[in-house]
Parts: sequence; C-alpha cells; structure tokens
Amino acid sequence: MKSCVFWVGPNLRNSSRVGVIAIVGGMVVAIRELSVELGGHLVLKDVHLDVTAGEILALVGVNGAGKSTLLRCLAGLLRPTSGQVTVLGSAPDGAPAFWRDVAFVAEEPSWYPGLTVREHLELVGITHGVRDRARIDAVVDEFGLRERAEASPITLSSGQRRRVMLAAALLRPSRLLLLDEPEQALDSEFRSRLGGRLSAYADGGGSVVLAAHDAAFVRSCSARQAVVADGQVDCE
Ligand SMILES: Nc1ncnc2c1ncn2[C@@H]1O[C@H](COP(=O)(O)OP(=O)(O)OP(=O)(O)O)[C@@H](O)[C@H]1O
Repeated sequence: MKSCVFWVGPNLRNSSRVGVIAIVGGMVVAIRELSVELGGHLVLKDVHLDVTAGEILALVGVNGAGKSTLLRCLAGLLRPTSGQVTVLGSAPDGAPAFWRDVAFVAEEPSWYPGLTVREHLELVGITHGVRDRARIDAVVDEFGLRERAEASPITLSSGQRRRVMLAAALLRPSRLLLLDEPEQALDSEFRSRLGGRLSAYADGGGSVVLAAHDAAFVRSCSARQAVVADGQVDCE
C-alpha cells in the first residue's frame, strides 16, 4: 500500500472509519472497467473514473445517459454487470458502516411518514450521532425551513421537500455525498447557495459526486465535469 492521506475536517470528525480505512493517495472513488446492462441495453460501457478527497465531480449529460445509474452503482444500490467500484476503500455494500460515511440524495425525495420536517431531521441527526438541537435549528434556518419545520414533508412544495433532503444529508457527518440532481426544483437563489455550501463541504475534505442539468449550478460549486454519453464517461 502506498502512502495514506487522511483529511479530518469539520464534516468528518464523527466519521466511523476515519483512521481505520486507508485511502490510497486520497482516492475516495475508484471505478474500473464498469459496465452496466439494464433491460438488455448496455447503459455504461467500460467506465473508468476516480474521485479524490475534497473533490466535487459533476456528471452531466442528456436524459437517459446513465448518470443516475452510475450514482446507484456508487451507492451500492445497483450491482455492476462487470468491473469494479470502490468507495472509501471497499466495494459499496449498503452495510450500516458504509452509510455512516456516505450520504445519498436520490432524484425522488423520500421521508419517514408521520414525522414533521424537524422530527425527520432530528431522526437523521440522532442516527448519525448529532444530538445538538442548536445544530438542527441552524440547518433548519440554513435551508429556509423554519416556517414549515412543524409541517409534514408531504405538505411542502417540491423545492421545499428537496431542501429537507439536502438538509438531512448535510446535517450529518459524512465523507462522500452522492446527489442525484440536487438543484432540481430549487429556485435560482437557493441553487447558488447550495453551490457554495457544497464547495465548503469539499473545502472541509468531503467529496461530492452529483448528477446535474443546470450548468450555472455546476459552475457555482466549482465542480470538475464528467460528460456521460454513449455509455462512456469523459472527464475534463
Ligand atoms: N431498471 C431499468 N431497466 C431497464 N432500463 C433502465 C432501468 N433503469 C434505467 N434504465 C435505462 O437506463 C438508461 C439510463 O438511465 P439513467 O436514469 O441512469 O439516466 P440519467 O442520465 O440519470 O437520465 P436523467 O437525466 O433523465 O435523470 C435509460 O435509457 C433508462 O431508460
């Protein structure tokens, strides 16, 4: 094993695997010869991709290009047809230890039925060792949710629901954020604020892989771009 590079920033202090898993050369994601066949169609073909600690990678491409498919492979929700996917030193396995270090925001919002916005955030916080009410309050404010904090997410607008999902992902410690079209349904001001927030997360040593359609949003988070087309991923 080559030299180990650890960066323990504000988002990472409570991380379960800091100091346990060695990230060779700061590599957080390593994809080698990844192919994925869905419904008899080769969606991804021999993809090779690396993401380092503190990097934001934006997957861009037309509808159906395979961006969500790639994110689902990184989250361990989809088994590749062939090739290797390594996340934080291991194959994504969906085990609790994996989810302690990785936060995933899917394209479709989901939440715990019967809980208010604040209760949802508190539950996510408790699950990941964040019990500080002031921290929950700060996130509620940061994501513009104060007036709807006691409401059920089902009664929120689509942009407000997206904010709840993003707040939950950024509230807890993690080392890698996987975000499927996080800018979707957000107004322009909040898109640009989210870009700044993700940049700060990366400055703290976290890595982000996101799929996005909004070029201005991708620029606002200073992301490296990877174009997904014809089953291939071409990085800048
Ligand atoms: N379960 C499935 N069975 C068969 N085909 C699938 C399945 N899931 C996805 N696909 C196909 O795989 C291709 C890639 O889909 P994917 O959702 O990854 O695209 P995307 O780049 O995220 O698109 P969008 O920008 O519209 O979100 C599409 O042609 C889609 O129809």
